[in-house]
This record gives sequence, structure tokens and C-alpha cells, in this order.
Amino acid sequence: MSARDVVLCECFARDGLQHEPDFIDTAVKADLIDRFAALGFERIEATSYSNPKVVPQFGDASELLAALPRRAGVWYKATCANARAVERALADLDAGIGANEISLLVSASESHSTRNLKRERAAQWDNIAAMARLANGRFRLIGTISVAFGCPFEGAVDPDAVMADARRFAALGVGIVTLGDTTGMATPASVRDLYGRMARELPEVTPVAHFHDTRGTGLVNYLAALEAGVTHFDCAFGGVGGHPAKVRYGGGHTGNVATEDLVNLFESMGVRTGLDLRALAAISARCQEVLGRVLHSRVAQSGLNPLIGVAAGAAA
Ligand SMILES: CC(C)(COP(=O)([O-])OP(=O)([O-])OC[C@H]1O[C@@H](n2cnc3c(N)ncnc32)[C@H](O)[C@@H]1OP(=O)([O-])[O-])[C@@H](O)C(=O)NCCC(=O)NCCSC(=O)C[C@@](C)(O)CC(=O)[O-]
Repeated sequence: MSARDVVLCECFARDGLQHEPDFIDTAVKADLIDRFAALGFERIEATSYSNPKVVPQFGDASELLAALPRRAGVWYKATCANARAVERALADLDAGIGANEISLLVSASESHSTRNLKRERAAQWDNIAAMARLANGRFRLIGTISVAFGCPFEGAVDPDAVMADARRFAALGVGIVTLGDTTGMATPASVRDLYGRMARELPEVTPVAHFHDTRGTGLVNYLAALEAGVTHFDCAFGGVGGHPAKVRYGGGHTGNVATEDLVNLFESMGVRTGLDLRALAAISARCQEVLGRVLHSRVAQSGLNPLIGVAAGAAA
């Protein structure tokens, strides 16, 4: 495995696919995830144990995990919205096919919480405490705070409240906390502020940056997070994913930041991602082929910066 300065989590198979209208065949998903692992990703969002009636794309969560070859040193993450999800994750673990990382979801605003998790925040925190108890140290736990930089329904989100949520996760023994900019409302200033506070006030927690590119601010926000000392970043090939834009948030692109573009930015700066750059374009092309359309990545169209490598040593 190549040396890396940052850890990228490839989210195509979960956040990326969750609202795709067509079901992607389980074998196709498993093959893609294994290609991501072969490319060098240390963390991969593999699937979700959400209610399959609500998110049918992951009705095959257990079948997918059973079909997925495992590579040493890779964290395969499954998203968990409630205790039932953790019970399913545990059953798969007992059957020898489980994920080794699960994420526990909370929303920073009441409106997003009731829409996405069908629970008020207080009830979801009860859920999370029960989920952490059930997990009982058998998975690496990720705490995920959605709409941490702004809510499409309520507007501004109080950074103090986000920090309080991060502290609650830490108190439950969750050592990695993702701050989600679910609908692209963060700015470099709010990113610097919140991750700066994470570093100062919760140094025992590893923060993860999870930004959506709804308004084209994804890369500048990742740069701000990098400069604030963040080392863990989420992204998805082709910038796919997010919530169903037209239905819930009034249209537009709600996808993740494209993996190709984030890798290009970091590697151009001499920040090593640990990925096999020679194989990146082929995986990007495969993701487009699977979804049957041109995806939202500039680098997929233009290729990686030819100065990558030349600039090595000029790390930020
Ligand atoms: C929110 C809940 C959990 C409420 O689950 P609920 O309160 O049970 O209500 P329900 O109406 O959805 O479901 C009721 C039925 O579903 C069953 N059920 C209930 N849960 C499960 C489960 N886990 N697995 C399998 N079955 C389940 C339950 O047992 C019951 O069965 P019935 O009695 O009708 O036969 C559910 O509605 C759900 O899973 N919703 C989808 C949530 C979701 O996946 N949202 C998207 C992910 S969040 C995100 O993408 C943001 C993020 C993380 O990326 C960060 C960012 O971008 O910033």
C-alpha cells in the first residue's frame, strides 16, 4: 500500500447510490467496491441497513456484504439509522459477513431529523445510545452529524449545538465523528471555525469532512478542512449522491464532491492520497458505465493534472 497523508472514504456505493432510481445489481456493486479497495481506499461506504422500504437500493445489504471480497486493512462501512439496523449488522457479523465499521446517524436540526430519521433529535439520541450499547465494541463506530453547517429547512445551525453533538458521541465511546454538509451550505470560514473547534475542544476525536457540492463549494471547503488539520475526507466517484434533489430540496445537483477532483486537488498539492493514480480513470469510467450517464467530475473529462508528481514535496 502506498504512503498516504490523508484518508479518503469512497462513498459511491452508499451515499452515491441511495437515491438512484434503478436498482444496481448486487454483483455489480460488490465488484465496484472491490475495485475501490484495489485502488487503495482504506475506508469504503459499502451499504446501508436502512429500512429497505424507504431506501430500496440497499434491500440487498446482507447479500452484498456476503458477496464482497475482503481486503486486509480496509474499513467497510454500513450506515445505521436505528437499533434495528445495528441488529442486522450484528447478525451479519455473527454470520461472518459483516461490515467492520458502522455509522450512527443524527441530524443537527429538528426538521432534518424528523424528515430523514422520523424521530425528533432527543428520541434519535436515545436510539444512538441504544445502538452504541448493542454494538458493544464489535465495530469501529462513526458518529455522523447531518446538516452540521446549515439546514435546508431551518437555515443556520448553531456551531455550539454541533459541538455538543460531537461531545455526546465522544461520551458514548465514538472516536470518529463526521460533520456532514448535507446540502452544500458550508463556507471555508464555517469549515475552518468548526474543524478548528473540533481540534481544540475534542482532540481525542478524529474528525471527518463530508461535503456535498450542491453549489460548487465542495473543493474549497475541503481545502479549508485540510488547512484546519483534517485528515479524513469523504467523496464519491462522479460526484454522485445526496438526497433526491427535485423531490425534497427544490432541484439542482446535491451530490458528493467527486473523488476524481478531490484526488487531483490533493495530489497536485503533494498531499498523498495513497491511491493508485494510474488506475483512477478506469474506475471513474466504470462508475459512469454502471450508471449509464456522464457524471459530475471535471477530472473525469479532463484527466489528472500533468504536474502531479512534478510538484511532489510542495505539500500544503
Ligand atoms: C428512519 C427509519 C430508521 C425509521 O424507521 P421506523 O421508525 O421503524 O419507521 P418506518 O416507517 O420507516 O418503518 C416501519 C417498518 O420498517 C421496519 N424497519 C425499521 N427500521 C428498519 C431497518 N433498519 N431495517 C429493516 N427494517 C426496518 C420496521 O420494523 C417496521 O416494519 P413493519 O412493522 O412495517 O413490518 C427508517 O425510516 C429508515 O431507515 N429511513 C431511511 C433513513 C436513511 O437511510 N436516510 C438516508 C441516510 S442519511 C444521509 O444520507 C446523510 C449522510 C449520512 O450521508 C450525511 C450527510 O450527507 O451529511
